[in-house]
Amino acid sequence: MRQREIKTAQRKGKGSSSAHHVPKNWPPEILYIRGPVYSNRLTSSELSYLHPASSPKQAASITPSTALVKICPIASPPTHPALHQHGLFATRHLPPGSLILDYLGLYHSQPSASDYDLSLSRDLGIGIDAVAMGNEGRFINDYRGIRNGPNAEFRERIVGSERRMGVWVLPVGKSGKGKGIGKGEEICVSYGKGFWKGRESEREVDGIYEDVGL
Ligand SMILES: C[S@@+](CC[C@H](N)C(=O)[O-])C[C@H]1O[C@@H](n2cnc3c(N)ncnc32)[C@H](O)[C@@H]1O
Repeated sequence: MRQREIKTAQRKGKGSSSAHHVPKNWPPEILYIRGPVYSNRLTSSELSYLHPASSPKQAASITPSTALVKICPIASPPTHPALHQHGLFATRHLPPGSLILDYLGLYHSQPSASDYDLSLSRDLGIGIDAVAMGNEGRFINDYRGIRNGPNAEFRERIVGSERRMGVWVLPVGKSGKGKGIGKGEEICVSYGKGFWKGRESEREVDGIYEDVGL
């Protein structure tokens, strides 16, 4: 099923190809996409939720630029919980409350155990899974073990008639204390306690107790 969706995304020009620029350190086995890809199993009511009627007030006038971020392998400090994986870093100072990029992937409503599946609607069970296709957003780590608190957050936005999940710098007043994200700083969100609790119980069922790095 996912293979067919990847092929469809490639045909529609949303996927990577040698003619398109793919960011540095992008894994070759993952499809790089520039817009949402919709699972062909989504129902018409789920699709209507994902395409709300646009209104001039709602329509986002800001287009994020992927030049704001870079994907980096994590080689230090040795205590970094995602050591030897990748993370997403700011290439310049990002002001408080500003949009960084959208989290892209496959919009779906199937159960998923993917580590790259971000919930868009809990009520409808719709998620954005970036395990097989996505953009730089899939490299954003959870702040735990990296810094005292998150410096970014996921927040929905409407782009034209598309419902998307934006990644925003924490605004003034939240735990970022209004400073924004400095050049070279790792961009971290909170995945929520549920993400880590879920993984904890999976390991207990397997009878395996690993390090924090999953
Ligand atoms: C959405 S991915 C983030 C990108 C990932 N580091 C990579 O290189 O593909 C989520 C996975 O990253 C790792 N991760 C992210 N934040 C972490 C943290 N604070 N502590 C431990 N592992 C983390 C876990 O393996 C998690 O399942």
